[in-house]
Amino acid sequence: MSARPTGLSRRAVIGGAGAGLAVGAAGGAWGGRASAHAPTDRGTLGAARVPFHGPHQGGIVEPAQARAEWAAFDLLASTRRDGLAALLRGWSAAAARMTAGEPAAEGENQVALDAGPSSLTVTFGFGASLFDKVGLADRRPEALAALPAFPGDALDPARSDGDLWVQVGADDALVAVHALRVLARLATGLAAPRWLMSGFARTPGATPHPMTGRNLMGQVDGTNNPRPQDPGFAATVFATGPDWMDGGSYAVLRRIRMLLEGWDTLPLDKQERIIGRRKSDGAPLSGGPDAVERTPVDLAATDPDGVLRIAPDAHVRLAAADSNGGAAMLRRGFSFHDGLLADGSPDAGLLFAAYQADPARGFVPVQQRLSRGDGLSRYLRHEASALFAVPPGAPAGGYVGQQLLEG
Ligand SMILES: C=CC1=C(C)c2cc3[nH]c(cc4nc(cc5[nH]c(cc1n2)c(C)c5CCC(=O)O)C(CCC(=O)O)=C4C)c(C)c3C=C
Ligand SMILES: [Fe+2]
Repeated sequence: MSARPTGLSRRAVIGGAGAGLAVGAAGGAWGGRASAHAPTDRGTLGAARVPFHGPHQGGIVEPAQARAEWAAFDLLASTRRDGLAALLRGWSAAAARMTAGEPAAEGENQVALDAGPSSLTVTFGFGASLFDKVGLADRRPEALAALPAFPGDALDPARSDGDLWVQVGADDALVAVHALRVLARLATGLAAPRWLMSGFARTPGATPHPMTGRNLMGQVDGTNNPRPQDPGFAATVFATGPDWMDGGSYAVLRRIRMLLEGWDTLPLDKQERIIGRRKSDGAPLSGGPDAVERTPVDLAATDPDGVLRIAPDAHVRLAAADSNGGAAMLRRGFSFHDGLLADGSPDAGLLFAAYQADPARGFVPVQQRLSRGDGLSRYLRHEASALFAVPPGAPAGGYVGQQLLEG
């Protein structure tokens, strides 16, 4: 990877400490990077940099990059707490270098040569199974309690859970895959890969102006995400305890296959009714023809016949915080497209990720409601699941998880 100097800080990349960041988190794959990228400025795209060090890990509030790699690892039986600390120290140092656009190490294989860091982020998470293995069972947070089984789950254990999670995101696929390869090599002798998933989102510059991204069903997805300027954003997304998780978050991951062949044959009005928003621009159906994407959702709105404009089983009704005792989360998913299943249908869908201060006040109640009555569920299969504690960011010279392992 080139050591291209860049003057772009996290502030520049995401368009301003306050307002820009807010647009970014709310704007799906595009977000506030618009202020740093002219749509056709490929050089700027590659040069954009997200610092590794800070109060929170990267890859949570930043807009979803064009390419993501998720990998879970299990510790080898021989790895003790000092081995885990060495792994996290090595991972953090390599991630800091790569996110700055520097070669990961001597003997770099140069896969990502010529590109800048391309908004590379690396995020590390700890699964519930990690703590017993390194003698830290008494420091496992209550928020890491196993997720309940949900009606309709069809989970594959081989593609679920894991001791450690690595999320890599970048706006260049070579940069992302290379970074994951570097991290996987550093795990040799300490941890073994358990599963790997690749995802994608819209490439910055692909649309004529910044827009919320779309998923593989064609819907505008990400509109009603919490935004950093919203009151209570930090309380929704970031944990305050235990001590070593102060400033961290909990990531719920679900590999959700879409039954696209059935979905694609549904008439447009049925597709829109199932979500509760217009497909063309994401405007809520409660708002009438003049509504736009950001028009607030009115769950009580009725048509002249007294029929609810947003159907009783519409996805946005059942997922809304108001329908779930205030439960909320920051969604930051990626599409996947992994070839064909045995019956010829696409193995495609959403790598769903939700970040929250506590899954019991975020994902769990919402998914409990969705799995029992959501019209969209008929077109989805939840095939893999994981929950990881994502510790706070590391200070310069430190490593992610240091407070847990050395505190
Ligand atoms: C348990 C949490 C959720 C799962 C699982 C989930 C899956 C899922 N969602 C879509 C498409 C859309 N979701 C939208 C909104 C939305 N979804 C959730 C939660 C889960 N979704 C929430 C909390 C919300 C916001 C609700 C609100 O307050 O209005 C939308 C609308 C646009 C938006 O706001 O993002 C779409 C479209 C798919 C395709 C999917 C599984 C594959
Ligand atoms: Fe949703």
